[in-house]
Amino acid sequence: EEVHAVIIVGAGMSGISAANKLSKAGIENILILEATNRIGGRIQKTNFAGLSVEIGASWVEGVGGPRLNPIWDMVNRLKLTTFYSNYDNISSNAYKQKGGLYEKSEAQKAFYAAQELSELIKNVSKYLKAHRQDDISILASQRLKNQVPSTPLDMAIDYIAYDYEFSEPPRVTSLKNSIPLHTFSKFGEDAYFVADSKGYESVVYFVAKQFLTTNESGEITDPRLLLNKVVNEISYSKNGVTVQTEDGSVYRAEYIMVSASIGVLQSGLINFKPDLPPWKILAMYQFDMAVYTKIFLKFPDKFWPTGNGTEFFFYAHEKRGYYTIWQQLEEEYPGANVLLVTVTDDESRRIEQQPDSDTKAEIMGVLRAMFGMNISEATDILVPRWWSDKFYRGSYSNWPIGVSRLEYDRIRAPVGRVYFTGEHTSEYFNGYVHGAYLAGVDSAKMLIRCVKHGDCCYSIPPKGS
Ligand SMILES: Cc1cc2nc3c(=O)[nH]c(=O)nc-3n(C[C@H](O)[C@H](O)[C@H](O)COP(=O)(O)OP(=O)(O)OC[C@H]3O[C@@H](n4cnc5c(N)ncnc54)[C@H](O)[C@@H]3O)c2cc1C
Repeated sequence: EEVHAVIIVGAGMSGISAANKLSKAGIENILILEATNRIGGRIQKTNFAGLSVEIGASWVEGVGGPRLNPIWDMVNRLKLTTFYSNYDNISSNAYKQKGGLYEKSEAQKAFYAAQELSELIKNVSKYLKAHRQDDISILASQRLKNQVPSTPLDMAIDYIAYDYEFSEPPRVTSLKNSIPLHTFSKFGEDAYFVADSKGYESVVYFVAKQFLTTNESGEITDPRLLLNKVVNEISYSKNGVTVQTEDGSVYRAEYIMVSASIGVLQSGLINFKPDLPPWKILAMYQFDMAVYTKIFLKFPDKFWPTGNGTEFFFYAHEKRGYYTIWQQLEEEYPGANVLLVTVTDDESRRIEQQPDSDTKAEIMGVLRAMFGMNISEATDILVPRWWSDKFYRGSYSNWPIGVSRLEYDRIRAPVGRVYFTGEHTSEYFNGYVHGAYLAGVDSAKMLIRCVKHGDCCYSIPPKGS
């Protein structure tokens, strides 16, 4: 019976990136087991009313800074069509709960105040780090400055600054580990929206095709990638690893690398034998899997403003995060009359549990408030359900208050022959596509050190470092 050098669980960006790195280091006897019928994981395009839209990651975030984001490099090599996301004019597009735009000066004033507050809390974060103080939440730091956003307008602006990025509210998100964000300070502040029929997932294929064989039409035919293989048990000992999949197959290997999301790890879909040690379980359960939902809508005509400076608009409701942030996709899909509205966290979970017709009715209510009673009804709606999907259980990880770097490093640390990767293990970029890619490289390096040099110790930096 074949014993593979390494089994990789999951063929998202991190699993494929790890496998590529291992192959390049000469560890080629690998086997990738992927639960779904495709590679790409949370980078996924789908057909919506005849258009190719991204239901998972859309943006290359972190562009234009001191270091080149490796994903931006791939996107450019692949010549994927991207659109610079310009939020500069968003204060002109602020809609009141009952309708009508806020006065530009009023909205601008609120944005300036929010910007000032964000600078203040950056300093709080710096101070806490410099003085090795305990972490606090973003909300606590706002309270420290006596400036908690509470009007619908201020809450909407706050939502755009934090929830729209982290998918959890400032009450939950760690200040020290999220502000400033490494993605922006290392790779740059710019973000580009991918809208290309080839799909953002092309970046995963780009990496996969560096080591997996393909046929003449470019399809991956390599027997080392098995799709529709749901891993449900991993038995490990000091001698090796045995993996069972839902269809009853059994695979053996020297080592295993698990790339399933932190949400999947928390869900118990994969049974570890013996149980993972308490330090590992605790670290895994303390981290958060956040939910971010991109709802696409198509209309028979356009009733919203288009042209320069109109791409992003927002709705300020007394209920924080109630269909707050909108994007009109006229540039991306000319003439298609498509809007994208994003919800997160509790709203995402609520919406996932109700029929799409209810969601559509709520959204039409919001649009009528913004644009009047005579607007046309949406003909199509797409509501992705990442949280309900047992292979994801959310959209990406968010660093909650109370998790130290020491505990975070434990999420990535191997347990004997079981290695871990995934965006949630990325040293500095958890939550992002580039985080998944770089985490794959880093976890593979760790395993290569062990396999090739017998250096299998993983040292966790001391507490407080
Ligand atoms: C809605 C949404 C919006 C996002 N927006 C952005 C964005 O704009 N920019 C950005 O940079 N990032 C964004 N992200 C985050 C980004 O997509 C992820 O960080 C990244 O794709 C994660 O890659 P991964 O390899 O860590 O995990 P995954 O892509 O989840 O890969 C893990 C793989 O493991 C498989 N798997 C799970 N369980 C099993 C099992 N038991 N057996 C076998 N296989 C299993 C899964 O099917 C999956 O293919 C977004 C994500 C979502 C969902």
